[in-house]
Amino acid sequence: MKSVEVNFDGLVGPTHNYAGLSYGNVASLNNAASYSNPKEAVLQGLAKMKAMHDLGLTQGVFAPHARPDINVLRRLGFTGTAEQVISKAFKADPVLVRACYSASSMWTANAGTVSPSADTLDGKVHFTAANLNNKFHRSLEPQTTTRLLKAMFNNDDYFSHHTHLPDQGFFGDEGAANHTRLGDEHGEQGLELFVYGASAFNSALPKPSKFPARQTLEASQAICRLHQLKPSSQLMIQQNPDVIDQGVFHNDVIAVGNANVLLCHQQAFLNQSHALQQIKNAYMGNKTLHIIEVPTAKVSVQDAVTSYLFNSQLVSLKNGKMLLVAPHECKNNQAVNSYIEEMIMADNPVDQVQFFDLKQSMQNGGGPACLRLRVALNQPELAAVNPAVILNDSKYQQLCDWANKHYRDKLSNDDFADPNLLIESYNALDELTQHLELGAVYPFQLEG
Ligand SMILES: N=C(N)NCCC[C@H](NC(=O)CCC(=O)O)C(=O)O
Repeated sequence: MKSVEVNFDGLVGPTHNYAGLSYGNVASLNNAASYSNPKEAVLQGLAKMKAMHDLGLTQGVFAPHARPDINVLRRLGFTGTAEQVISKAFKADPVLVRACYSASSMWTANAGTVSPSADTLDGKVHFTAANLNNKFHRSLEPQTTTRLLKAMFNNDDYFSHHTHLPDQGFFGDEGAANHTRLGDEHGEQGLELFVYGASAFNSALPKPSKFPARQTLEASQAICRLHQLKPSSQLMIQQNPDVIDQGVFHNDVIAVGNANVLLCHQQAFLNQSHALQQIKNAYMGNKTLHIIEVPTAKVSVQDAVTSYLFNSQLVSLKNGKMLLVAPHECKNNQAVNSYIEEMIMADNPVDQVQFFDLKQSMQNGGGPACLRLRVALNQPELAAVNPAVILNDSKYQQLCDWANKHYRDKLSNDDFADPNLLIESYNALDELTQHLELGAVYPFQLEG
């Protein structure tokens, strides 16, 4: 049966800002003092979505979360009306307020893990929202993510939704950023590669010493159980702890897979040659598996982290070719740009590159692949997806108009004390749920 991979890109929310919240994510820390441009950010993301649609790919839209999260501020002891809560909290702790305003749900590679029906024993597509418990601002995401996923994939015959894993570091789960799938075709049974940063229970396994490992082995194992993954469809690989300490906070900052291609840095995995052999042995396709291992001598780990080469998307085009969807930063880095040119000429399926300006997201450590959640679907499953979240030319125009109407083009620290920002943000999102036909998904809609 013909299957497609749909990329559901996170629409950047109206309160996108740089608050320096993600210890271990170099860009987030480096840009903490910068002001942001939410309008530019959302339009940059939409331009990438439109380009994918224009290439003939099926492109989805994943709505942002309601920010600020007033409920968590109340839970932390701030009282009164929403305006009073913001005002008191801002006086007490501006960084806390900015965390509650974070638009981090834009990085939908962290929204959850998805297992296509070809890999699961019950033949359903399984979804588990990531608990993202390693960072406070991201730990606010899983409930709304689950509601959004249910509003997008609302059919029990095809889709199975699970509660996020326990909110605790032992089960730290960052979703598809540490998960990739290899196979000849999207519709055939594939090999799901789970890349964990550390084990919570097995102290014999190495850990990074400086920055946190956000994904645990135990979390990935739990996802396999929940998703009823066929044993031959699952493989656990440990990320190289040394590169986590150099700013590779998710595996998708050092490796990306698509169909029969795995593009990874030479230092991506622990005991790399053994890890790659395990992958080759477990690969179940008939085509040749191309492992493109980028040597440190050509692209250093630092270049990988600053350019986000491995956070490019690899997409299979209708004409059978494979495209690298890379951020502009790759073009501007001489070593990386030369490597891309060499890779495209070499004997492997990747034969094109397109660069995108995603600077607003990149400055928080989010490249092209961070912005999308991949869902492989067969035709009946695709037909069961909420059609209002699939991009077409008029939806693109509608969303650009919506963003131009509601978004500010500059946010700096003091703006977060302004109660109008809350009102503007909620109004924009309320309208968006109508454009995307999501029903009531946000706490401010559910609580009245
Ligand atoms: N690699 C993937 N898949 N996703 C990138 C996520 C970036 C995000 N940045 C932030 O949350 C920064 C927010 C701030 O500092 O304001 C994070 O660290 O979780």
